[in-house]
Amino acid sequence: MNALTDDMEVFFLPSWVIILLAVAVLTLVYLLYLHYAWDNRRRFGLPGPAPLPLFGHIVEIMKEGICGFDLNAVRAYGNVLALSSGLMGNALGDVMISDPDMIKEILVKQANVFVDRNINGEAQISPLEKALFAVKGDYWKQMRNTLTPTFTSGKLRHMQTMISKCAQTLVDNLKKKANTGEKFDSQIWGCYTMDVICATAFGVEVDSLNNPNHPFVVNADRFNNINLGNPLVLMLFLCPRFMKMFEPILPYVPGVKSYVGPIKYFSKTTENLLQDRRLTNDGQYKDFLQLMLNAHKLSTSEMSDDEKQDEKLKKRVLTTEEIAANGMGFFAAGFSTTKDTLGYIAYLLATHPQVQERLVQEIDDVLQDADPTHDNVSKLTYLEQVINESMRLYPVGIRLDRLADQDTTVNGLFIPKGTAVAIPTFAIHLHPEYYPEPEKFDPDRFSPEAKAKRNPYTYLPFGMGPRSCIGMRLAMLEMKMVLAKVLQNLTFKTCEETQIPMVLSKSRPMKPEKEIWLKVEERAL
Ligand code: HEM
Repeated sequence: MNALTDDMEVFFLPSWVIILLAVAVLTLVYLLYLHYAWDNRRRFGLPGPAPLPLFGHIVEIMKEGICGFDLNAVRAYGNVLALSSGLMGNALGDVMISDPDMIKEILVKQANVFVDRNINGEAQISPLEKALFAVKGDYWKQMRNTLTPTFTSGKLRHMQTMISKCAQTLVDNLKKKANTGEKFDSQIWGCYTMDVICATAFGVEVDSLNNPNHPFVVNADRFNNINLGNPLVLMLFLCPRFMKMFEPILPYVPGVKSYVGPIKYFSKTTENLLQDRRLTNDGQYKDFLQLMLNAHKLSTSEMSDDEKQDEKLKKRVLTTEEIAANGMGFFAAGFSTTKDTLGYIAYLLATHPQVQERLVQEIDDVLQDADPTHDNVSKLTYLEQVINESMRLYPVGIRLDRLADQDTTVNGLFIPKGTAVAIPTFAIHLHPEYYPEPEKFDPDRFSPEAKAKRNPYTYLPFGMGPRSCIGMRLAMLEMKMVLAKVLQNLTFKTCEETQIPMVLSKSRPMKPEKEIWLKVEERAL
């Protein structure tokens, strides 16, 4: 009997060890179950890259960058595939769709089902949570209705003088560089874009080229240089819920404070400007802030009693917080997008002198030394082709995304409510089926004849449908006016520091690995 007991003790461990082992086994089983449950390949019956337990595709993304990851995924698994984000819920999207007919269905035909972006509305840093980009459902529809009239051709025509002045400052500066042979990097486009956005959105003249230490310039630069190679920043970027949770301490966290600080700075500045306008409004301003403020005023003092009863009008009111959010939102959505696109266009022109020559010829023929304006730049068709082809190769909005607000079926694929759909713009733009020799810069891909032969849903730099970029016309006007003005005077050239071919960064989405350096030469007139 004793011998038997001794033998059993060899096999039986102390009870605390047994409990620990049981907990470990149960945890493992639970994690395996989660891994199984979270694997969207099984859920949707679609092919896709194998996710890591808990971490989904995060390691591949850190290695290849989001652009590289999307490109490889589409090449390996085709036009409709499943993604799994593990612990991060659906941050990377549940399904990724690059089939043009399905994209049309999602962005346009079923736009009412796919209204929202895949951002958790209440989980973003204040006040951006109330900006058009982030808001959801009916709230978004009403806000978009209110803001759409601020971007009409008529309103933009009012802004052309401000834009022209900013373009002239840039040209004067570039002329000096041409005379001294000084090289410049793409930050110069940031100065122009900054001046335009400050003037058109806030009515503030910054002249960032000559005032590089202006707080607007310093904060914009910080905001524009988010380092997604920093795992903390990447986590906050992919899981905005954590941002909300830790918002009070974020300004003190190294690496993250450079992202949060500028948001706070711009929202405070917008609020202060609004305050001043309310006190001294004499109708002199024609900027977005004023246009939003007018919509705001309409709801209160200028409304008749009947109007005050109208639910629709009441809902169109923008609160001070919403105006501040959208002032900051226009800045966030319109600054680095336009700046980076201009940087890529200048690089492509410098590295393709025959395209630049043809463009200069068009500008000379059509404008005949006239100053670029809202109306005459619309006649520069080759310029539009050059911009379009540049945005095909370097779409700064690398992906579009939508959430399904209800169960639906898209071209035979059942998409349950809550599914996050990712549309990989960058990978679509480099798809050889739509764009043969996709890496080649060829603006003739956007001639009217070539465009007519292509499915329009293979080109998405500004998105598509009711939730597409509200600032598209402003961005195009801003880019056309400055490029026409620069090329009336100067020619872009490469220099020793120009990286050819350009390599894209893996840690900063759609940014060059090395800064783009160029020089300019004055045209012999
Ligand atoms: C070259 C410059 C620009 C590019 C490439 C660009 C690209 C985009 C893209 C891809 C989207 C998402 C569209 C979608 O989901 O279907 C977007 C949305 C948006 N953009 Fe732009 N954008 C640019 C300039 C601007 C400017 C100058 C402004 C404002 C002043 C602006 C304001 C916005 C806003 C507010 C949204 C959100 C619209 C909504 O949710 O209703 N963008 N942009």
